[in-house]
Amino acid sequence: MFDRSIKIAPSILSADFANFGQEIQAIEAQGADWVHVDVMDGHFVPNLTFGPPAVKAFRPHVKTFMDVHLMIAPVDPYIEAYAEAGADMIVAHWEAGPHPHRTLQAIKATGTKCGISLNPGTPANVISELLDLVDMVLVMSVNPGFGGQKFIPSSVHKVAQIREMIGDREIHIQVDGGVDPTTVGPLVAAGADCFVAGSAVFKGGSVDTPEVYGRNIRAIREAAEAAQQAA
Ligand SMILES: O=C(CO)[C@H](O)[C@H](O)COP(=O)(O)O
Ligand SMILES: [Fe+2]
Repeated sequence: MFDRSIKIAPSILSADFANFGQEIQAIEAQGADWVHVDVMDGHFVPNLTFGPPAVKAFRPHVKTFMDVHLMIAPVDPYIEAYAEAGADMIVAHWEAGPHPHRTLQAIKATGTKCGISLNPGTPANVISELLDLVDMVLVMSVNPGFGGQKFIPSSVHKVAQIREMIGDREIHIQVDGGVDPTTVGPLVAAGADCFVAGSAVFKGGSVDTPEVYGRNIRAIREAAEAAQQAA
């Protein structure tokens, strides 16, 4: 059955880069629903992160669900490698090339779940012809490339527009960038169900103090669930 419950997906971009295995185990033990992996190429975004071998190394530590956010262009030549590395879901950017439909078909052909992401400057309606192909729409609420940026408030309206476009299709809406207990409520009210949080989950904690991650995850979840009940 389609899971409409609130899902918190910590971004390991904010984890200790010398200790990914333990960091993943810590966030999962402390209540993370998914593990979000940010792949950056130094071209589509001004930062460089994880190639397929790194994702393959994360895989055995992830017991929940690994969503891989590809901020790379071109994206098509690398889809199979990230699927083989063990992604449960691959998300590509609409802005990554002229053929997002082909890109989504290529992701689906690997058998992984598939998502399309929109930058803050990209309007919602560009994905109207793609919705039948996706399991998730990722609304970027910061310009992609770095963790710790300030939430862009117009993302809330975009989430509402996409929820309306989705209708009764079983598609998740994920929001990524600057999500914390103060920004999550309006996003839930607008129709999002999955929340990436990097700095808001990892701040103040470490693998030696994992209870801090637990507190941070609970604070986001409680704010989200309160907004859900109020809706
Ligand atoms: O895709 C991303 C950046 O491009 C990250 O997932 C995002 O920035 C998470 O970090 P934070 O919660 O600190 O904003
Ligand atoms: Fe991300």
